[in-house]
Amino acid sequence: MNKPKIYIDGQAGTTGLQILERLKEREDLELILIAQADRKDPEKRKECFAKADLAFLCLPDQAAIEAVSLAEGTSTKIIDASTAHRTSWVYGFPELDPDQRKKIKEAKYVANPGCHATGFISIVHPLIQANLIKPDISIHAFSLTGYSGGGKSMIQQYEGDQENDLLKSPAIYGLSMQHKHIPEMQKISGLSRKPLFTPIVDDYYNGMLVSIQFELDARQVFEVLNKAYQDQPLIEVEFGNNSFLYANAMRNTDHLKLYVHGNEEQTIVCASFDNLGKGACGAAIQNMNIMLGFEETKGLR
Ligand SMILES: NC(=O)C1=CN([C@@H]2O[C@H](COP(=O)(O)OP(=O)(O)OC[C@H]3O[C@@H](n4cnc5c(N)ncnc54)[C@H](OP(=O)(O)O)[C@@H]3O)[C@@H](O)[C@H]2O)C=CC1
Ligand SMILES: CC(=O)N[C@@H](CCC(=O)OP(=O)(O)O)C(=O)O
Repeated sequence: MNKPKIYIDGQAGTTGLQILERLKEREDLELILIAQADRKDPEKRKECFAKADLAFLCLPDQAAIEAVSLAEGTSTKIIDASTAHRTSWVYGFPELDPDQRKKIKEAKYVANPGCHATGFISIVHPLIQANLIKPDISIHAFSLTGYSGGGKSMIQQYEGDQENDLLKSPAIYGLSMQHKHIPEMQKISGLSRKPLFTPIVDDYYNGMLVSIQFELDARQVFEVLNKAYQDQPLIEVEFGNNSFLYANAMRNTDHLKLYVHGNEEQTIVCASFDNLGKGACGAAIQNMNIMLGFEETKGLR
């Protein structure tokens, strides 16, 4: 049987490089490599797209939109890691609904979820589906992330400027209240109201913790989430009694762990995972496996 041919547009970037390194270990795929000097040459990239059965876009939003036009007229399937198509293409979160895997399998175009959005949706969507919260609820989420979430430029900033004490403390951003993940958080979760969202970046490489508080019975929240994910190989739910949750606890894995803490009146739910794992590369490989008919968790860790 011919091995599926895979092209990664943006293979020198943070997300693209990690997908490339991980797929190099797979003997059931053939990788299409592009010379470093040609990586922004539209003609060379077009040739790569034409040869590929499936391509990953690991590019800034505008470049991802342009890349789709380079692949036009081909039968190449595309997984876009950028924000550009997340509210228009099939959403690449297989655990979302019972029919989401089928949608991903049959799609030509799949949008890989945003990292913060992955944690947010994994908590809010099942609670709305179970009618535990209403779609018009006002939700405030905050999310801690490592600096690799900001790609090459942020990595350079944190690793290049060791003298800057400000970078050694957590920083709130998204202060315009228009973080780029808010539209997908709202649409995919099924909220009629825009959520409030506070992202926080800190001085560590990878790992994240998305947290949301509710005035609900913690046991009831746990039961709903546990039921929603009981058959999902990459998502676990725990009723916790931890004193601390560390934002990099799930680094270098492709799993997502939901912790429910609280009492009869108040609940905090935290989604712990790797921004580059289930938040990006791991999810992208999971989607690729589904789209190409491989075992879903092949090559995941
Ligand atoms: N980092 C993360 O945790 C996550 C990132 N994402 C998304 O994945 C995408 C890639 O992010 P990330 O890997 O972090 O970003 P990086 O900045 O690390 O990498 C982007 C890559 O795209 C290349 N590039 C930029 N413009 C073009 C162009 N016009 N044509 C071809 N190549 C181009 C860059 O080239 P050059 O080498 O010259 O800089 C770079 O290699 C983004 O949309 C990001 O939002 C999604 C989830 C998580
Ligand atoms: C630290 C940092 O800047 N993180 C990025 C998110 C990275 C990511 O997942 O965003 P996309 O998938 O949408 O590209 C941010 O908050 O904008």
